[in-house]
Amino acid sequence: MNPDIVKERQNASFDVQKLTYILDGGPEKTKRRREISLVLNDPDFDEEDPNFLSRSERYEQAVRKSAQMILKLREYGISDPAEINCYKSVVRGNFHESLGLHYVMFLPTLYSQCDQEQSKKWLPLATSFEVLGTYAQTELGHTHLRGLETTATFDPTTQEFVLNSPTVTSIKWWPGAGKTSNHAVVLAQLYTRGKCHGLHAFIVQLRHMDTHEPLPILVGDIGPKFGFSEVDNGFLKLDHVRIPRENMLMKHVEPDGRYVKPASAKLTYGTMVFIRSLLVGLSALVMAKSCTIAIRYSAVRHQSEIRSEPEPQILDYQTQQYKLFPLLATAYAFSFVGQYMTETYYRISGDINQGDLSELPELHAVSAGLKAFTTWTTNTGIEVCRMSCGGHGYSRSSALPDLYAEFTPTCTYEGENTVMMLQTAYLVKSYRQAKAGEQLRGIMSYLNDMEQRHVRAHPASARPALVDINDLSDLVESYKLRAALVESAAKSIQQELQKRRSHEDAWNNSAIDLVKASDAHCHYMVVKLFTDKLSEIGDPDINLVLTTLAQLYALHGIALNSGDFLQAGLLTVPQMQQIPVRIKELLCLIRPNAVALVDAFDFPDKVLSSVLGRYDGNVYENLFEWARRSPLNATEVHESFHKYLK
Ligand SMILES: CCCCCCCCCCCCCCCCCCCCC/C=C/C(=O)SCCNC(=O)CCNC(=O)[C@H](O)C(C)(C)COP(=O)(O)OP(=O)(O)OC[C@H]1O[C@@H](n2cnc3c(N)ncnc32)[C@H](O)[C@@H]1OP(=O)(O)O
Ligand SMILES: Cc1cc2nc3c(=O)[nH]c(=O)nc-3n(C[C@H](O)[C@H](O)[C@H](O)COP(=O)(O)OP(=O)(O)OC[C@H]3O[C@@H](n4cnc5c(N)ncnc54)[C@H](O)[C@@H]3O)c2cc1C
Repeated sequence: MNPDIVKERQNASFDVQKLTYILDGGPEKTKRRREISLVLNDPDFDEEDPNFLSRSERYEQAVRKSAQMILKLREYGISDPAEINCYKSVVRGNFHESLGLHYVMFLPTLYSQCDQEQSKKWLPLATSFEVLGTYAQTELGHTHLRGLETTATFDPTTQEFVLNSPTVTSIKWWPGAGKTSNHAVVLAQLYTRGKCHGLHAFIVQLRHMDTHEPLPILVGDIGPKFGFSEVDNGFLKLDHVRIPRENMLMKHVEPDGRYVKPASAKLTYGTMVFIRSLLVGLSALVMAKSCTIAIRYSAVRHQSEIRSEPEPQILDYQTQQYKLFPLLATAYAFSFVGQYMTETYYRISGDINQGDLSELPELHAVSAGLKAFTTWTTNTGIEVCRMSCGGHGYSRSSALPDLYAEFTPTCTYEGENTVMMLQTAYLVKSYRQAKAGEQLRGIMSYLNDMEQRHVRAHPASARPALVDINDLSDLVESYKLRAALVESAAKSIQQELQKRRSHEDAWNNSAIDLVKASDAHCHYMVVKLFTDKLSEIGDPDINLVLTTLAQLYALHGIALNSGDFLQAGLLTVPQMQQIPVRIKELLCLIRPNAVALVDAFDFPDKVLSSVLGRYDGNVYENLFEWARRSPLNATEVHESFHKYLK
């Protein structure tokens, strides 16, 4: 064990194990997660570091691993979805799996959109993996749902739908598992009796069940990408492909071609809402991994000098702490927000299943906004962590390049982040409702008293100082008032309308304000949820260290967005000047606990797959060991010497 890291652990002021229990949701859950993690010792999962493999080899290794996972899950009798998720995230490490889409999109779509008869037919096939599925929605030319071109036209004479991609732009593009899957949920515009009824989901067989040869359908892999090398993101061109009427999910078309309207057309989009909700937790996980790597490495890396003494640990540099500790605070904040998002998703989708759709718009708005907010922050955060590790962060051995490459598309998939932030229509609507005197419920209820507060652009000097920067509840309040930026967005729309612009143009001309408002709303939610969580934590040592992190998270956010807080008159200039001073104090308070705080995330070394983030801190000897395994070192003299240099 590296002596620096041993010392760090001795300095901790709290019980690491107890904090792990809080993150997991209780000691029993930690125990079970650790039991499941023992799968890492299974030799059947021994594999080559994907960084040393070609794309095709990586895909093959991933398919083998996916198949192994299925067999092992059966062998160990793991069937609870949360446990399956835990098991898979351990085995996957920092990479995706080739059957990922089957689990996260195909199966959930079947579960939520099959009627009884369809469930009877498709669920046994899909859960036994005879049917391997993908989710084919995006097209080469469009992602916007109303713009999708693939059609499904009902033919009452044969009781079939005819699926067609009439143009190049309508070719389905991106769905994972282009080579792996034999079925797809295809999203297409439904036509019956000559009328378009919008987007609906259809089950389409793509490949022969025994030979895996494509049916008369053009299907394949779209080629190498920035990351996602384990995943065969695919293309799919359908040329008048016929499927039985029964393959339409939720069966909206009667045998005579009559269309039966669903309770809400938006139920078809449910799988996206599900994944967006999950991505909030994934952001927490990846932020936590990145911080673990960068902070452990910073504790063992010595460089340069502060005084004329032996080189200090780089974690002692104030600038290093300023890079990493706000991200550590973010990892904790997002962990609690992830828990909230999961609970909210299951609560509201439970109501939806019972026929109560009243909270569907809120679920959509919250999951879209938090997905965008947390993935954007994490995406930037991973890169800060990588840079904070200097040159060694650039090596794939650090895992940080892989974490970035695998995570960054979360900002794009399941709804591009700007587009998701623009789903703030809901916020503006809520604001208008509140202004009209309606009492809002839930997370939007803070808009109820906006009108009384009159939070607008005021000269700071004209307003009383509302905020004690050392008081978390005051900080939450100020974030809440800043979220009144939605008022500026609503006003901008109003002004545009007064210029006789159409509603659509008014909306587009106010889009920057809308995205800002959405960002402010999400930021408020995160600060509030983090602070709320503290009241549940009884252990005084843990409460203290998490309160310090929550204060840092809140103050750092204010420092980054000082213009908003000053403009709204929520803080005065002298208070603003106090914030960097307080942030520096908080960095000093967090410093002795930094390693313990990342230890509490409890990532096994094999899951982190990072030489820099090793628990034992023995970085240098293992960097050397890793480099020696590089395929270029397989021979002492590379064949290129003989071919070209000699
Ligand atoms: C230490 C920490 C521990 C933490 C542990 C936690 C661990 C958790 C780990 C979990 C791991 C899970 C891993 C998951 C990741 C796996 C990898 C996944 C692989 C990638 C797969 C990617 C798939 C895809 O990308 S599929 C394609 C996705 N496509 C999109 O998202 C398209 C985006 N566009 C849209 O959604 C729409 O076009 C939209 C919303 C922009 C516009 O909708 P519209 O209907 O076309 O038009 P509009 O008129 O604007 O809207 C009408 C109306 O409807 C409302 N609306 C829209 N959508 C919805 C909805 N979904 N639900 C409800 N309502 C909706 C909209 O607001 C409008 O409302 P009104 O204004 O009131 O009319
Ligand atoms: C790794 C990966 C895996 C994927 N897996 C799947 C899958 O399994 N199944 C599937 O169906 N799809 C999948 N996708 C596709 C993904 O869902 C889309 O890429 C995503 O929805 C974004 O759409 P787009 O690529 O068309 O971007 P575009 O929408 O073209 O975005 C380009 C730019 O235009 C801007 N823009 C677009 N519309 C607006 C607007 N209304 N207002 C303001 N700005 C706008 C965006 O902000 C962005 O800056 C995957 C994508 C990736 C990268």
